[in-house]
Amino acid sequence: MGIFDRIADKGILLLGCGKMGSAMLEGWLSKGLPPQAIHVRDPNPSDRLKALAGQGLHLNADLPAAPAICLVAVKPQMMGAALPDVAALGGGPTLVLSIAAGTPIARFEQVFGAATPIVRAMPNTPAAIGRGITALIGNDAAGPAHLDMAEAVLAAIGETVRLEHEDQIDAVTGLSGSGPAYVFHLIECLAAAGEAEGLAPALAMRLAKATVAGAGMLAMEADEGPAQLRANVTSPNGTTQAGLAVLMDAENGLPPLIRATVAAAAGRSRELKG
Ligand SMILES: NC(=O)C1=CN([C@@H]2O[C@H](COP(=O)(O)OP(=O)(O)OC[C@H]3O[C@@H](n4cnc5c(N)ncnc54)[C@H](O)[C@@H]3O)[C@@H](O)[C@H]2O)C=CC1
Ligand SMILES: O=C(O)[C@@H]1CCC=N1
Repeated sequence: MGIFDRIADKGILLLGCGKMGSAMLEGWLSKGLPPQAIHVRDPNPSDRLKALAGQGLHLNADLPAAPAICLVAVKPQMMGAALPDVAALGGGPTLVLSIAAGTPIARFEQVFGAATPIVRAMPNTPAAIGRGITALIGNDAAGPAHLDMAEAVLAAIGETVRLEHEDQIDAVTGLSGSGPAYVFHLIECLAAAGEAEGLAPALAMRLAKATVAGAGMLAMEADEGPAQLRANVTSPNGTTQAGLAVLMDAENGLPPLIRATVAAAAGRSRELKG
């Protein structure tokens, strides 16, 4: 029996179905998981969730006895209110899988017990189009089969990567968890700069989006690394060289700015541990 068949058989409980929860839910449905196997708890269900409830999804219903997975996708600040509702799943076969920023495995062990298999993961919002990347790490009770199961449900929204230490997840959060926001801001900045150089807003935005998307796809697909791809754009004494002299300035350019950006986000992830 495949992992998704087992999940279909035992069911999966999604605690919190906002931006990330709904991206995962759509990923599972597209992989063929039937709505009947999915239990969702969320005090503010979307119209889409209500429609799925009409097709058999269990919405704010009784706690399933022993689902294969309880996926925690509420905000870290909501954990205290949300976890008591599902604490009864601890100590059984259910794998607790959290995508919450900052909230450590130890917090879940307090609620569910240290014998409960727990996996902590950090996805990102390109999950909404199946192009996310999620890093994951398990507790001592999470064996290879639990990690495989966590990876299978997370693979429905993109790539997965396993970590060796839980501490790494703060850096992951600062880089890829929050990273899409940095790239979206880069698009905004490029478009604004194009406007400042005289382009109409719609044209500047179209050029900025296509440039970031195209460069991202090229970086993923090319055999050459980003440094060589950058060199390929840069003609000696040409336009790119003039631009990069500003962008790559060691004191005032992008390197120290990105370093400080990722450090601030990773630092906030460490703070959220409380
Ligand atoms: N948005 C992002 O880029 C990423 C978010 N995360 C993490 O994912 C988690 C969810 O984030 P988002 O989806 O962005 O937040 P969101 O605010 O879109 O969704 C949270 C959902 O939880 C529901 N909720 C509130 N109290 C609840 C309760 N007691 N029981 C059940 N559901 C409850 C809300 O109604 C809402 O639908 C957070 O812990 C966040 O740290 C992780 C990676 C990326
Ligand atoms: O901003 C946050 O706290 C969440 C975690 C990573 C992305 N969004």
